[in-house]
Amino acid sequence: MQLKVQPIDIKVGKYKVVMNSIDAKELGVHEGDRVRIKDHVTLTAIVDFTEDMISSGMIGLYHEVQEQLQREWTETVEVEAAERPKSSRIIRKVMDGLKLERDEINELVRDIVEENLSDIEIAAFLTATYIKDLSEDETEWLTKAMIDTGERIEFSTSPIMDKHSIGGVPGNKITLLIVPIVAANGLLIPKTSSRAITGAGGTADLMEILAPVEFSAEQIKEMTEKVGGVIVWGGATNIAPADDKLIKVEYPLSIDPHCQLLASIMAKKGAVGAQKVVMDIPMGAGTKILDVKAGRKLARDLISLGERLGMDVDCALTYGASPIGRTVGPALEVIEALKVLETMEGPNSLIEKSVIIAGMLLEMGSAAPRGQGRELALETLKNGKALAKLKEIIRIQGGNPDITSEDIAVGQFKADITAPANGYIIEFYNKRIVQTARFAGAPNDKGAGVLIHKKRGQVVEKGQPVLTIYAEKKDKLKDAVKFCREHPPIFVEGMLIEKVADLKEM
Ligand SMILES: O=P(O)(O)OC[C@H]1O[C@H](OP(=O)(O)O)[C@H](O)[C@@H]1O
Ligand SMILES: O=c1cc[nH]c(=O)[nH]1
Repeated sequence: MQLKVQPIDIKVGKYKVVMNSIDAKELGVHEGDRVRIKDHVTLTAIVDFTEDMISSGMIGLYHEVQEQLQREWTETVEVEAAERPKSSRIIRKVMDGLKLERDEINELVRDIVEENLSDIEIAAFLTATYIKDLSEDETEWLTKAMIDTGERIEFSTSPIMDKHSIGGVPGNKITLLIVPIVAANGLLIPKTSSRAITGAGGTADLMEILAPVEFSAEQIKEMTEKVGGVIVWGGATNIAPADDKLIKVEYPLSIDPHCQLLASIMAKKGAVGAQKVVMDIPMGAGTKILDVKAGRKLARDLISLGERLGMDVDCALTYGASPIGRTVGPALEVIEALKVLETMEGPNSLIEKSVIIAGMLLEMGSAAPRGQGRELALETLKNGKALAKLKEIIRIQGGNPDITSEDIAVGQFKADITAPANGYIIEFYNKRIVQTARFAGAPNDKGAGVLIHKKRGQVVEKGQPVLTIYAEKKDKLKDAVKFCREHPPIFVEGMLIEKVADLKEM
């Protein structure tokens, strides 16, 4: 079928076209199917339908398709129905609980990177692995395929240090402290982070407030060699490019399947040439890891995958049943982290966790004798060397090194959530805190989030503020307050959980 081209200058992150439903019907394609566009270049794209945006006889080409055609199409292009990529059958195999061969995993990852799969197909793959995990071999192949489909950094010196958190605990801003502590002690740490996956602010979302986070692999190498460390967004580089494409689909589902978590983290470490790595595994109610047994199993899996990739991995099982520090959401978290660096004032949960993990890295990298890493990390915070190093990192990434915690703006709309009764806080629901911050606009609205005044175990009086919600938009603040009222994030002893009078209502 010959169709007249209508360019649509919108980036959708995939090869996509829009067809009028009359033409699509005639061609025999359904929404989400593929068509082959033939001009001086041939490419396959996923089809969306419209009744009115594109008239019959025309085809809308989104930005990526136009780029692929080098913006040099003739007035019309030849359009024909195309078969599904082989990897959609591979996904079906995963859904049926069957084992994959290495070649199949390579093909699947290649198709993810080349944008040949729709979000529905990627979601099906992720959901299938969430329900039934991939085997150890499959996870290793997935990780290696993710590394091999992107760029790699090779440093000429060693050791190359790295850390990563599996996430799942709100307010986990520790990377902003750990990277400068480690780099200030002469070690190299090229830290790539993802954006939020299940949370309200990933490390990349936080760092972006202080400096740009989008760099090429070459730039990451150069900056790390100059100042010892960086904190950048892995999704912007061509490092393990499949990772961010998978994370984008995980985010709305709020899932982080075990094998995918392993591959996502270890591919990022492998691709930057990390040799000695500490993994933070937050554990407890409301996190990704509910108990010590599951935490130890994940630690074993990370260590064993590390061995398969030639990496020395140590794991820290950390307390995650309550947020780290007292802030959740990008700007609030950056303020809290900077205050610790500037004055050493701040919550113990943040300082202690950061110096323990930084200390483990200092010992692994032989910058501190065994057993003395924590002390050296604490000293590096106290004597201002960590702050000075963070400023160097901010400067080299193109931010303003003179920025202070006072300069960072939070959302102008705010509301307090107060204690519903007198007593001790006996429950603090991580997931509801994250949801509240997300309703308020985090992580995209950097100033949105939650400031926590009272944590588990503390005494409150009825009417006393327990949380303050911040938002950049009034409507979002309303949504967050409504969510918080309907799903209280704290529980005070003696409170009624639910009244049940009629079995039919249950
Ligand atoms: O959104 P959830 O699932 O909580 O976790 C995702 C966060 O955890 C990791 O932290 P880091 O890069 O080690 O600091 C990721 O990179 C990301 O920032
Ligand atoms: O980077 C990360 C962190 C947690 N989980 C992932 O899948 N990737």
